[in-house]
Amino acid sequence: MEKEGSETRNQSRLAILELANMISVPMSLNAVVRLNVADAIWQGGSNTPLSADQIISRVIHSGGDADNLQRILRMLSSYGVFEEHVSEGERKYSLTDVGKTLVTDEDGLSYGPYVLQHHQDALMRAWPLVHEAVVDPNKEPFDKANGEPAYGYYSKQPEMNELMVKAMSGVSVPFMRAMLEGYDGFQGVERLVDVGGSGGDCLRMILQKHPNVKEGINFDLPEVVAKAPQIPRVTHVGGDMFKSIPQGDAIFMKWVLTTWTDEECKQIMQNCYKSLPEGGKLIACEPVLPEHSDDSHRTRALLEGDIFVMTIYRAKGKHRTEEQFKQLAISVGFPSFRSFHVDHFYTVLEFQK
Ligand SMILES: C[S@@+](CC[C@H](N)C(=O)[O-])C[C@H]1O[C@@H](n2cnc3c(N)ncnc32)[C@H](O)[C@@H]1O
Repeated sequence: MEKEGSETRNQSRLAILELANMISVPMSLNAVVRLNVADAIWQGGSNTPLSADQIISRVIHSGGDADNLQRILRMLSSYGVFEEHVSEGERKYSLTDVGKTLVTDEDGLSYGPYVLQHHQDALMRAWPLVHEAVVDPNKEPFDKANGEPAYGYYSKQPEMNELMVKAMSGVSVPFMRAMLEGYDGFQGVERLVDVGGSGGDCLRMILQKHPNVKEGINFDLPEVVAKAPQIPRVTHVGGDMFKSIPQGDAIFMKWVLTTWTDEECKQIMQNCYKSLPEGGKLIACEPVLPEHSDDSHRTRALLEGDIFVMTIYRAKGKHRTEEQFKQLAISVGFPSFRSFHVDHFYTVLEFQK
């Protein structure tokens, strides 16, 4: 042990206090999303630094505690969400590039719903039970806390399903823009199935960019596709990917395999294999873990997401390395595998039959 009072000992104690108090960060982020602070500051692109008082007058129309809002903004500034401008004793806040991800764009999308989706009451009830995933991995903390697995629970709560679809759109649309710039695997595809396609945003964007794709099938749970909007050339099909998957020349899947165990992934991939013709492709976009751990934003976002999956979806669902995905694909019969790194969070994994 380092000597009492030494710099190392002091820094270590600060580090553990920071970690122990860290719940303040996502919960304050949740608060600024609920209060719509990012849109209030952005105001069509002006991003003029505003005091907490000025922000309050734009987001709460009767009263509100500016001092408490300032405490939240100040703390989030230290995490790079806002920039703090101090002049003559007054603190004002503008959005950093990180903060700008919370601004609602012209399509009504932002990363805000993703923040809210992660902090709904049912999910929050699961978090104190993370250790239970170690003690007994047969049932995930979400199930222990709420009495049933996440997707079954969402299906009975229309507002949770709606928020899930909005959260997915907010994150998926920017990724899809990057993917469609850097990946050309949709050439020659005429009928494309999106498994777990949620509201159909990914298909809409693929079809807009690739007119050769004549028909898109957006396949998701019946209660999810029931609410999906009409999209030209897209048919919404409700079903269960564990039973069967509609046929297509290629199957697209984004952020689906991650939430399931190895055995469940094999079942989904086997059903994809059966629905593809010889030479057909399964194109899966998933968060892919690096082999080595480090403290970069990328590695942390991926490792934190891994614990989220363990807590909410499946105690043995997980973020995987490229090699683990490759082994799963080989085990169900896909002979060929390629990966494309077009985004920092998702990797495009292409398995050809
Ligand atoms: C993490 S979301 C990803 C949504 C979308 N692909 C995206 O990235 O924006 C996973 C999706 O899988 C769907 N899903 C879950 N279980 C399913 C099942 N058994 N059959 C079909 N879809 C399912 C969910 O409803 C949800 O839309």
